[in-house]
Amino acid sequence: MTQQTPPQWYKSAVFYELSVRTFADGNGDGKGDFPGLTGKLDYLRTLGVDCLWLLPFFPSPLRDDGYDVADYTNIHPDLGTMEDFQFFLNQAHARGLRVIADLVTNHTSSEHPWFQAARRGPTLPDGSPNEYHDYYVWSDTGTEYAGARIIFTDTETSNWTRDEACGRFYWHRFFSHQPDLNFDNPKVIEEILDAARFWLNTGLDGFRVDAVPYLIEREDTNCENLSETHDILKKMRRMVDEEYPGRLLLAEANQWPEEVAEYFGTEEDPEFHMCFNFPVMPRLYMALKKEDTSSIREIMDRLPEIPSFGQWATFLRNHDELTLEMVSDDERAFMYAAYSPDTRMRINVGIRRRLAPLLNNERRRIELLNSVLLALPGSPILYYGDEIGMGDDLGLADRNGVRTPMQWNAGISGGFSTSWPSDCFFPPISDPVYGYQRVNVQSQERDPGSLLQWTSRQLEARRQHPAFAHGDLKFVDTDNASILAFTRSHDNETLLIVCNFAANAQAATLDLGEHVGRTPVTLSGASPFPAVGEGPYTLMMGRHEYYWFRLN
Ligand SMILES: OC[C@H]1O[C@H](O[C@H]2O[C@H](CO)[C@@H](O)[C@H](O)[C@H]2O)[C@H](O)[C@@H](O)[C@@H]1O
Ligand SMILES: [Ca+2]
Repeated sequence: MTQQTPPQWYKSAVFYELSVRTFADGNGDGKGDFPGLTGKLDYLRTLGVDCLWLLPFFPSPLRDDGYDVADYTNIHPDLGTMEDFQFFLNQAHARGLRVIADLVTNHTSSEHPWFQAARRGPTLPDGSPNEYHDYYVWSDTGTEYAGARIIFTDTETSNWTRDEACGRFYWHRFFSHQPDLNFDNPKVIEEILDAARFWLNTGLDGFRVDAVPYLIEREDTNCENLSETHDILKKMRRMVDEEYPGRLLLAEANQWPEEVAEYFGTEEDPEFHMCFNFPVMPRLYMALKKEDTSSIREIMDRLPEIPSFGQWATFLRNHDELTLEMVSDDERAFMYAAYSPDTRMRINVGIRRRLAPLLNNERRRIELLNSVLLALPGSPILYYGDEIGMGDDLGLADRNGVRTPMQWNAGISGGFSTSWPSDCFFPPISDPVYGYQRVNVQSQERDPGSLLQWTSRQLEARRQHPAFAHGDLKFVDTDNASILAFTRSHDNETLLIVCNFAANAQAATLDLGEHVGRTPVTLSGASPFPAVGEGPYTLMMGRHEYYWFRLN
């Protein structure tokens, strides 16, 4: 498939993030698997997404939902075999769907054979050097790199843990069972590049590369975004461009605009094709609660120019908490108060809830944020289940409450598995509001007014208008901070997007001086609005209403 593929396919793609383990169970053991996922490819095609992002599916003790990798070049036995994976990938490609996977570069599981070998110390009993010891970052005192923050603040008190077998401390930016790899060791870089090659050889379309800012540590720094880290990532990009042209690298760098933009590299020395736009995400929610969109505009204006091959990845929710790392202390306090009334909803530096519950299960709010997500510059990434308005389970530990089984129908275990709910990997949600009996794919497929069908129609509208994927962004001045208005222009087309973030009807005047004489026509229904004249353009908008116009 990648042979005939336009090299920048990712710029017009809509992505869909899912966990094989909780999407569909093909053999009835209560755990999702590749055969189950293969059976759902037609659903995904009909929904209208273009590329699947699979959460880690490798052998793992699953103490961090698979981000603790114990073998980079195999499939977790619960999820199927390599043959199942290859069949799935071929079937996805046959339907025009691309597939990317997580590449967890920064660390391994402590159960990885490399770490088990490393624990034997720098020297083996026969006096020879233990090459695996140097695969990880060690210290005799555990006092180095004191400038590095702790990321999993709820569970970890230090980035160093003493290994009793070895008698030395090892470095970890995440859980203590996730020792950081030593990227100052060229062998480690080669191991990770070889793991990437292994999957790219299957025809995989690329990677979402996990936790990229933390590869290298240096004294007297915060050990994030170091130039040596960028050098390694550029090497990865060169390997991909030379050996697998057309495949994608997407960076997970949860950083401020100036730092995250560095992960694109330059035209001459490229790094990632795509980077998540972490800074804009919490501001979409904040704008909704404050009924003030100025922070969205400010942060978008703060994004540096990116190279011509680059594309942002936008998202509302993912498998982690709604991270509040990229906001000020005051904004974080506001977000916690606004969106996590129950302290069980808080974890680390964020909020562990799904999209629908965050938005009070209000359809107009859900549509509004999705309409902004699909219209802002970047390729949108939908999180599985959000297209039907799934809820979360606060009773599950860590971030697992937002990782419950996909709800396919009202049958046993929501159609996820033929197993009894209590035998499923996580129990399917069954409460009266968000339970599978009420919220499921099958019923929404039969309901033309459902969120599922609305989402599918929006994706189709987006596909029909390349300005969404490729257009320049220009904010339109308004006299009402609740109204976010912007244009996206590409070739001969200009789209005008207007969104009311207030919970009441609003009037706004827009400065459309650049477009005098043109007529806004709605994309859905093709209704013409009054032509733009010389003076301000007045619009009345219902609560949480949005318009997608084409300026004719
Ligand atoms: O592999 C460790 C973790 O890596 C990713 O973490 C990211 O999520 C954190 C919040 O859960 C975030 O604060 C951090 O900046 C990110 O790197 C991955 O998405 C996690 O699931 C994983 O635990
Ligand atoms: Ca199974």
